[in-house]
Amino acid sequence: MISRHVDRDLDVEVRAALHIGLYELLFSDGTPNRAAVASAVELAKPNLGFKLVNAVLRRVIDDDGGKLRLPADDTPDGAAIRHSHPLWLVKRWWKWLGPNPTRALLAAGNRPTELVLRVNTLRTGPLGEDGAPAGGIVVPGEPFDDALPEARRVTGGLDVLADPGWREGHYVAMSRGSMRAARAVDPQPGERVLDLCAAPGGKTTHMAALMGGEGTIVAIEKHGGRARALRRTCERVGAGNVEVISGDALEVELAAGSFDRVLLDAPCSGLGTLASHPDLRWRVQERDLPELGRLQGRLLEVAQRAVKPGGRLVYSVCTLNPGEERLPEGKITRLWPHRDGTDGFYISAVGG
Ligand SMILES: C[S@@+](CC[C@H](N)C(=O)[O-])C[C@H]1O[C@@H](n2cnc3c(N)ncnc32)[C@H](O)[C@@H]1O
Repeated sequence: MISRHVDRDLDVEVRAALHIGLYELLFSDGTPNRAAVASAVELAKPNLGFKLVNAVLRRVIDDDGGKLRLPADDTPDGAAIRHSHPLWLVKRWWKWLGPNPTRALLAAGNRPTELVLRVNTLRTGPLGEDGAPAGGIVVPGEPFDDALPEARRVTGGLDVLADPGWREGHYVAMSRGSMRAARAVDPQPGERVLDLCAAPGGKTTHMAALMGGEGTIVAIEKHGGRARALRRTCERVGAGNVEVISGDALEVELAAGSFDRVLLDAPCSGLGTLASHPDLRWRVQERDLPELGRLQGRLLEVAQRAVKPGGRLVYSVCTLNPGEERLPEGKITRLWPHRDGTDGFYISAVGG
């Protein structure tokens, strides 16, 4: 809409003020048009571009009645604008999935995601027959997914960090897709498990809980700050059987065939998580995808060497991009935001 009225480059603060003004005009029913224009003009000041902000917003009101005119989503170009996703991504999904699933996926990317907690049985003790922790500890939310008895859906929001239950490690906030990946590993008490790309540790700590804290999880994380945060998370949730290694999984020495189970939750483009990371769609660059694919391939070789013969190997990515899918011979689980209401995931499990 801006480019219909302006044909020159705008200072960033002028463009930002226009974005906010347009948002208020077009989407925010409660704001009178005059107030939307006045506040956007104030935002742009002292940049002299405030005059242009005033002019453009008034033109939008005069020409379009302050109403949004969006193209139909019957072509990738129209859908990209209508659903506010980058065109390269819409084209890829369109080709891969077809028009209807793509439109549904794009719409899901603009809806708030569900807030889901995982009951941390390492702190709460086991779940009773009614699904609640048998020891009487109360965790916010309701059980809602038969495949994941530990999952709780919270409606109406929750200030997790201000909640003593969070500090005491009674639960971990993580998506159901992540829980499905940890469960696909199916780690057993007493086993030796490798988690190659571990931070922030939702899946590491979930696996620790599934193992009842018995056995060992070697959790590797390349980024020092994230590895330190992972250690703190493990302490908070009582995952005493996790050994965090701060290092590059491509370089850490791992004895071949020394793990019963290996999880490679690989760094990925994250295109399954666009609803929970609204800025991500504009940060992922199509040109970065091949390099990411190569890294995933190299990490998978490390994972394949580390798992013992007949052991289980799980490859997971929270993206929706065939170029990042690996281990096609495994048992494959796919989660779709528009179908399953959780982050999009590809999970493949072999062996075990
Ligand atoms: C998808 S995230 C993992 C999420 C994690 N498994 C969880 O459930 O919370 C990928 C992680 O891999 C880390 N990473 C990227 N390259 C790595 C490498 N070569 N070795 C180890 N970790 C790496 C990133 O820093 C990031 O924390």
